[in-house]
Amino acid sequence: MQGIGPPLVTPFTADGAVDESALRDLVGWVEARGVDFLVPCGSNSEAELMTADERARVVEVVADEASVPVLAGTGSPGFEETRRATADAADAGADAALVVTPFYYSHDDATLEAYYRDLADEAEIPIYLYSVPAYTDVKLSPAVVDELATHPNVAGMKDSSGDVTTFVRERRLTRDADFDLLVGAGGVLSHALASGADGGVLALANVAPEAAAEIYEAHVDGDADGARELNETVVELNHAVTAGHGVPGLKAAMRARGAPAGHPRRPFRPVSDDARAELEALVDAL
Ligand SMILES: O=C(O)C(=O)C[C@H](O)C(=O)O
Repeated sequence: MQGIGPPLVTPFTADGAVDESALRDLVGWVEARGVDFLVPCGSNSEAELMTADERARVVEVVADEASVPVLAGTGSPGFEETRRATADAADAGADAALVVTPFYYSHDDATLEAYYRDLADEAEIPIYLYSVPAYTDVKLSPAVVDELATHPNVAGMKDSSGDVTTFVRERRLTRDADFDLLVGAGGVLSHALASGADGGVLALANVAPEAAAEIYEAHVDGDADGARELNETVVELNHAVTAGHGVPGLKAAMRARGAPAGHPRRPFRPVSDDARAELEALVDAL
């Protein structure tokens, strides 16, 4: 997985059902705007608010509709649920599985390494590690990443810590492995690319896929200053749709662009009128 991949939002109807028609339309909407791969059931997909059957169906619909590779989110706090979701994703046609660090209970490095090693040993599709401390309170250590990077079925990692130092340490340790290192923080995309990232899984790429793709292309073309300047133009929008207003804000911003984002699912609530006005102004400035 290289380039830009949105953790694709899951459109829900006003009464909270998965809107499969809107999901299919959304695949086309982001693909037409330059994304390189898709990540159904990522964090911004509200995967934790869906049942296992709903997640499997979402992956199936996206894999059926997509014309780019699919990296399906399959992680849960427990090994059995993750094992089953990863098998379901493989059956549904996903190209690889993005597995969030086990959370809820705390685990030491040896336990985290064994968890991923056991999963990678039996998974039918390649595994990507996923470190997102803001949601899980779990930081995957560079030492564990280093141990797992040489496993033949561990294909990469998404680092959503937003910590550039950790990112640089991970890149140094995995540079000689066949290992895709993806950044999960749109505010530092150009910096991560300059530090050796192979791409990004970005909430921002749901609402501004063109901008994220342009940053990546500027990097590929060797225009580091251009990538940095482009990144600065979307840093406030990125903040607003992540730390600022979360998934409800992301979907409101997407709707402001005419994207079939649908509604957030409970317990999320729609953004306030003031927040919507703020988001619409940021979208208008794109
Ligand atoms: O939603 C996800 O999954 C992400 O990786 C989002 C990413 O962490 C970001 O903040 O854009």
